Amino acid sequence: MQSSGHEHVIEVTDLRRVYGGGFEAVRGIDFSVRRGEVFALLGTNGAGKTSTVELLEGLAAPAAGRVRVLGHDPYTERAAVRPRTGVMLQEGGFPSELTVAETARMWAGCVSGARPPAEVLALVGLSAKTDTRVKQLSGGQRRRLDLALALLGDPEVLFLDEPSTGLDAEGRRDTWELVGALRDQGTTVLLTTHYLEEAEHLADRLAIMHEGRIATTGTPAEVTAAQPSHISFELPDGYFVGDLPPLAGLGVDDHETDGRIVRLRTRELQRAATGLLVWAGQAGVELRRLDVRSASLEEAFLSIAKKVSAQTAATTTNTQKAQKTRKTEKEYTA
Ligand SMILES: Nc1ncnc2c1ncn2[C@@H]1O[C@H](COP(=O)(O)OP(=O)(O)OP(=O)(O)O)[C@@H](O)[C@H]1O
Repeated sequence: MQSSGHEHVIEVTDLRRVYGGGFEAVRGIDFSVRRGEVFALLGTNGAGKTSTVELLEGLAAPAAGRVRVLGHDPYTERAAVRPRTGVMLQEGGFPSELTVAETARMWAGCVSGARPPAEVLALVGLSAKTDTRVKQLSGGQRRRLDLALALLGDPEVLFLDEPSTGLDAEGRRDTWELVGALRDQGTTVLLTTHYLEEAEHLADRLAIMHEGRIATTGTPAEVTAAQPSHISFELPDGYFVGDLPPLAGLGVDDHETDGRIVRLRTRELQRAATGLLVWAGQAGVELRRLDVRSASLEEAFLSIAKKVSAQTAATTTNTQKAQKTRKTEKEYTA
């Protein structure tokens, strides 16, 4: 492993996880995370994010493939990895009768070189709740406590499984700020999330998982680059779509109308928007309800989910056809 800023703190190669009943939840994935990066694992429900993160945390052994965290196997070399990592699980599961301060103190007792509990509680905005019993915390406050405990050991690598699920908008913003500050201090963060804007906001790089595989990976900009941008507006009174400048000439891929509303999809947003605005200016008309939107991660996500569902549907239809053919052959030969 290199010791430069490009050192790979997490390395995953052809990783597979198979559960007891033989179900393969992780089906051969590869990715790496550099020191100081925030890497987001996104995916549909049941895509295999938690199953993957648990392998990185050393909570289970892979069925096949290789995981290295800080150069070690997190499962067989747990003692070397665990003190340098912080883990925020989806379900903290703390004794509900203890107060926040007692929970943090108890946890600090299990962490070598722990930071003062009051310090991490302040970081996550729980200073006012130190004497509150865990069972009296709201869902969002519990997530904050989970995060505080993950920070007690001042980890080099932080695993956050859906860190802002259950948080209100302010709590989510606070968590983003905290994760951003940790990244600035050099902490490597791997997080799973269902909030695409969270990944867009926080992640240096990300991977979108679907059915145990990585469907796409890259920086948020790279992942969205392949997606079209959108422009919509209301046609000026007395004008029709045919009165607009030739759309293909503006780099518009396709368009649809909904009453007077026109929606355009383009991979050349600036050219299309400029062409339309110049036309409107010259015609002396206003493009009411004008909305110009660049491609978002949400679109990339939805298009992957849609593509894979279409493939699944096609496979199912082919299988059904094959079964029907086999049945017909059987009937014929019988
Ligand atoms: N202990 C288990 N035994 C058998 N199958 C499991 C087990 N845990 C998870 N699975 C299955 O593995 C697949 C991946 O689950 P996982 O929890 O990793 O997905 P996820 O991407 O984290 O989903 P979500 O976003 O819904 O939390 C799912 O189909 C799930 O039903």
